[in-house]
Amino acid sequence: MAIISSKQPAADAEQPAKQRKNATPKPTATPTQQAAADTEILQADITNPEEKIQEESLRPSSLKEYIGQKDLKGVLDIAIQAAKVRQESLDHLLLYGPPGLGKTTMSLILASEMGVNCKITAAPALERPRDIVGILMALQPGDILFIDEIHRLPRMTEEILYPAMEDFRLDITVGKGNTAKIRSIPLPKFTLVGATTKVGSLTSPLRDRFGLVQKLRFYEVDELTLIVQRTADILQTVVTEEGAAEIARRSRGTPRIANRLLKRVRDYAQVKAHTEIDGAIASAAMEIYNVDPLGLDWVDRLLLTTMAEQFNGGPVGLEALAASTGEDSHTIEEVYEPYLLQIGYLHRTPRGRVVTAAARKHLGLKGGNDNSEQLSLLED
Ligand SMILES: Nc1ncnc2c1ncn2[C@@H]1O[C@H](COP(=O)(O)OP(=O)(O)OP(=O)(O)O)[C@@H](O)[C@H]1O
Repeated sequence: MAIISSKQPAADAEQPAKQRKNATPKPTATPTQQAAADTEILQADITNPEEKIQEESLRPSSLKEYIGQKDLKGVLDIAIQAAKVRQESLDHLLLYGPPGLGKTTMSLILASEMGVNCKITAAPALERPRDIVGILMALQPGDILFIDEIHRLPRMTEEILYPAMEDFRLDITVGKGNTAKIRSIPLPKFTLVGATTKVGSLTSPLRDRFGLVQKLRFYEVDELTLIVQRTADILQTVVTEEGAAEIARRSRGTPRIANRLLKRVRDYAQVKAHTEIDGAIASAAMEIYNVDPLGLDWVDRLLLTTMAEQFNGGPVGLEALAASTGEDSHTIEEVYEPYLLQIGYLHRTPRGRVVTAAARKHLGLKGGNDNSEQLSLLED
C-alpha cells in the first residue's frame, strides 16, 4: 500500500460546474499551539514535524492490531469482506469524533486491508477547486481518499465532490458566459473517507453521500493501557502494567495523548536513571508536566475556574469564555470541551456552558451557581 500525503494544491484544472460565493473560512492558529510544553502534551494537533514522523511509526497497521472501537471495527470488517467478495471499492465512509482517536489510522488500515493506496489530505489544503480536481484525476481504481477536517471544505470544493462521490464523475465548466458548457470526465471508483470533529457542521448533501457514518468513542482505561504497552514495546521502553495504567488514566480517553505522555514519562525516567516505568515514576513525571490524575492540564483548569469564578458557574457562551481565557474558541470546542463533557465536568445548555458540582469539587472550588443539574436537563 502506498501512502500519498497531499497537503499542496494539485495540477491546474478548469473551473468547476457550480460556484458559490461564501467559502468556509480558514481555521486560525490557536494560541495553545504556541504555548508551553506541558500544554503541548494534551494538544491533539501535531505541529512538530519530527513528532509527526514518529507518530506514523506508532500506527497499528491492521484491524487486528487496532485496539478498542469494537463496534466500529465490527462494521468495517463486514464492509471490507463484502467489498472484497464483490470486488468493489468500499462505500464512502464518514468518521467523526474528537481529535487523536484514530481516524487517520483507521483510514490507512482500510487501505491496507483492501490492498489499495491511501491519499491523505485535509480541507484547508483544498482551498481552490483545482486542488481537489487534481487529486481526483490522479486517483487509481479502488483508491482511498482521506480528507481530514472535512467540515471545513469550501463550498465550491464540496460541490465538485457531489458527482464525484455519487457517480464517479467530474463536472467541469468549459468557456464563459452564454457559451459555457459542462464537460463530464469519468473517474475511477474510489472511496472517500472523511474525518471530522464536528459532524453537525457538515452540510446534509455531503453527509448524505456517505454510505457509512461512524463515531469514534473515547477509549476505556484498559484499552489505553494496552495502547501504552504496545507503544512502549515499539519504543523499546520497559513499562510495568501499573505504569501503563497510570499513563492511561491521565490520557483523556485518547491514544495520541497516551503516546505523548508515555514519551514524556520516558524522558523523565531516563533523566532520573530509572530502567523501567512503574506507577510511581509515571505519576511523579506527570506532576512535573502539570497533568493531574484525571488528565486535566492547566488549560482545562483555567476554563473551569474561569466559568466558576468569573461567570458564577454559567451559563456562559463559547465566545465569552474564549475572550476571558485567551483561548481560541475552536480549540475550546473541539479539543478541550469533549472530554470535559464526557467526564461530567461541563454541561452544554441552549443558554451556554455550565460548570458542574463535580468539577468544582475536583478543583476545590466553593460556592457559585449550582444549577448545573437543572440546566443539564436542557442540554443541547
Ligand atoms: N486504536 C488504536 N490502537 C493503537 N494506537 C492508536 C489507535 N488509535 C490511534 N492510535 C495512535 O494514536 C495516534 C493518533 O491517531 P490518528 O492520527 O489516527 O488520530 P485522528 O483521529 O486521525 O486524529 P486527528 O483528527 O487529530 O487527525 C496514532 O499515531 C496511533 O499510533
